[in-house]
Amino acid sequence: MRASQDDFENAMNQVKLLKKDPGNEVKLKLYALYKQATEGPCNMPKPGVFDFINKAKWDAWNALGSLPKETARQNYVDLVSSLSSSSESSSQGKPGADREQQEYENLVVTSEDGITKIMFNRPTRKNAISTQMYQEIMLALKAASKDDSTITVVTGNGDYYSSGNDLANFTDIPPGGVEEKAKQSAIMLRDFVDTFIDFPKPLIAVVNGPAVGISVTTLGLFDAVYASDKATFHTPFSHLGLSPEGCASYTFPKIMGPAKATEMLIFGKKLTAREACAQGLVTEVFPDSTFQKEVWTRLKAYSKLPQNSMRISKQVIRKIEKEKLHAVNAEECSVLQKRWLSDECMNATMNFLSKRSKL
Ligand SMILES: CCCCC/C=C/CC(=O)SCCNC(=O)CCNC(=O)[C@H](O)C(C)(C)COP(=O)(O)OP(=O)(O)OC[C@H]1O[C@@H](n2cnc3c(N)ncnc32)[C@H](O)[C@@H]1OP(=O)(O)O
Repeated sequence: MRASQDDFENAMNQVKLLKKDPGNEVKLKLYALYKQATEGPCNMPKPGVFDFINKAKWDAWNALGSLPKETARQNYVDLVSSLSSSSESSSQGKPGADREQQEYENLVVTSEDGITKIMFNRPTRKNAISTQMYQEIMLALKAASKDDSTITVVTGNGDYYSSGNDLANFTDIPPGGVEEKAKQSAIMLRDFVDTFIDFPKPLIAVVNGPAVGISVTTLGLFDAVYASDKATFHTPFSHLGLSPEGCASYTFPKIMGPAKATEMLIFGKKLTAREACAQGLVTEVFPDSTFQKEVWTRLKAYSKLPQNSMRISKQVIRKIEKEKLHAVNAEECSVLQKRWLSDECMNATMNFLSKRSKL
């Protein structure tokens, strides 16, 4: 539902009642959205370089380009509402403690030091991604894209980063039958991958252990990937009667060259962390014993870099690819919709679920 004029005015009043100063970055964002919602695209002459405050305001407003007034109004209302709820929860929480933002069944999401951390939390299932977990990851990423953190990190709880799609997802057949299930799954998968393609701030994967299937393919859509030397990278699509998703049919050949991508995506070769790093899928590998300490020290330093600059740099780096990635995603999902109905895929899934096979 779109925000009404009343919602907008209520939000303006709520800003005055915030218990915690939201900081200059957020204040500038609020200012820009307010101006865009009330006056449209930036119409002020550009202030001189030494007029720091007005220049910062002008930059923030001008960065919104031709964003429609209604969208700016909605974004303003959403931003104020996220600030109001976070200022309430932080005033109740312990100072300095990790602030949990929202209850999820399969994730732990916290924000601290300018970093929102989204942790897969189904360790007894090796963080396999259930249908509900796909939805939760999309919600968490959308919330992180609007919160005041500078970077977003995805990681796993336990020994696995994630064992990929929960193969039991395909056992929950709706009244429309398996064709309907395949159709619904393709729609959900497309939305899921689109959320990664469109994610606006630096998105970092902290790969704490083995990664399988969709948890590997989506890494090609992250901005940096740090891995423990215990991590492995496995896309056994042919073994499962499947085909690539997560835009890997495009990103992997681009990252590692078509010959190496073939070994992973068609022959299901499992890579060690060092091999994945040599092939450009992983940014850097750390010994498992010091992994968490080294990675988080580094991420905390990165999170202090100027927020707008990082966002804009990401936009510049990714802009040219976005349309292509959305098209690749649509094509991969449409191919998979048919693959899920194939004997090859159904047999492989049944073999796993009846405990006759493992990777
Ligand atoms: C729905 C729309 C979107 C679709 C998008 C498509 C994506 C494609 C993919 O992601 S393909 C990859 C799919 N993943 C797999 O094939 C992995 C299957 N799992 C395994 O082979 C093994 O479990 C293992 C190698 C990951 C780990 O083996 P290990 O022996 O160390 O541990 P267990 O097998 O005992 O695992 C503990 C319990 O967790 C269950 N489990 C693990 N992974 C999955 C999974 N992906 N799906 C469902 N269940 C999983 C496992 O069965 C154990 O359960 P149990 O304790 O009840 O036996």
